[in-house]
Amino acid sequence: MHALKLPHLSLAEHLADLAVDALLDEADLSPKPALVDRRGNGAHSDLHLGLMHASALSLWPAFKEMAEVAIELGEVGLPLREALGRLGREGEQAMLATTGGVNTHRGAIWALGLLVAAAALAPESSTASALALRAAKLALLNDRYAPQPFSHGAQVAQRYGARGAREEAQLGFPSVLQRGLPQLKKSRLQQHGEQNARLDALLAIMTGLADTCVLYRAGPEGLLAMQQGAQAVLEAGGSASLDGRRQLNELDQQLLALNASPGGAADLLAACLFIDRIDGAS
Ligand SMILES: CC(C)(COP(=O)(O)OP(=O)(O)OC[C@H]1O[C@@H](n2cnc3c(N)ncnc32)[C@H](O)[C@@H]1O)[C@@H](O)C(=O)NCCC(=O)NCCS
Ligand SMILES: Nc1ncnc2c1ncn2[C@@H]1O[C@H](COP(=O)(O)OP(=O)(O)OP(=O)(O)O)[C@@H](O)[C@H]1O
Repeated sequence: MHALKLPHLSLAEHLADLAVDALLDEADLSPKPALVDRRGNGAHSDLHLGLMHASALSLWPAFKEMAEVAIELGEVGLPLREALGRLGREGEQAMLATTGGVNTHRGAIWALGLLVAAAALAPESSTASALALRAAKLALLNDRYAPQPFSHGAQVAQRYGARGAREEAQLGFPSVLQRGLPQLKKSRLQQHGEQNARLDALLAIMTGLADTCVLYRAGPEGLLAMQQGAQAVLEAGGSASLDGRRQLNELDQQLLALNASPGGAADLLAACLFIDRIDGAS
């Protein structure tokens, strides 16, 4: 696991770097349908790229501390789960202080926090599936101190039965392991460039995800438009092909018209890039 052994950085610092890098790469990736990117704000009136960058950087200490506590406690269990919950909530406060109260990375703190801890627990065992399994075990434990806010996700769970970010983690990130990562590797092999491979990975994640951001903003109609539109881009040859680009542009327009921003899929792309870097280095 040479990528996890850098002489001048502790393991925790290195993992925090990788998590923040994944968030910066996700934000910069363009053109993403209806999401903040280098072109603009997508379906978000309160977000912009500079804010996404500042938010990502503000999370570095939280990720580092999550890795440190995982190393210190050394095993999956309630003490680690509850320590991560506390650090995750502190990370959210740092994010909100940086953005002036805007939610830029809530789902990403959750997904990447679990994965950072999973990587720190056993750096010698960091294949994608080993990481996802440890993260899932952590996500299945019940944090007794977690507040029960009436979040968008909670409202969508009540209305449509979609359990969103929590369930995705508890199942071991199936959208990443079964869709995002395989597509990332497949598109890389076609040698159409890393940015296109990442866009294709995002689209693959979107094809099957119950994204509670989309459900909250645009209901089941928006979710179907996201899933089918993403599938259409991939079937047309992906984002590197002319036909695929046309379909991608159409998907962007359609999701913008529905105000349907796939924020959950974006968070999972960041998780996918993080896992890819660690798995690729082992
Ligand atoms: C589990 C979380 C995400 C709360 O989920 P909930 O659905 O109630 O909230 P909310 O709608 O505000 O946020 C959901 C976030 O998940 C993302 N998301 C949406 N759908 C999905 C999905 N299907 N899969 C993955 N992520 C998704 C969105 O981008 C959004 O940012 C999390 O914020 C939480 O419980 N935090 C408590 C602190 C904690 O325990 N942290 C642990 C750090 S390891
Ligand atoms: N590039 C990106 N652009 C926009 N959202 C992103 C991006 N990357 C990740 N996200 C995720 O999408 C979520 C934003 O979704 P959403 O707009 O539903 O948030 P909200 O603040 O809870 O809702 P609302 O904006 O409707 O009040 C963020 O929490 C973040 O985790």
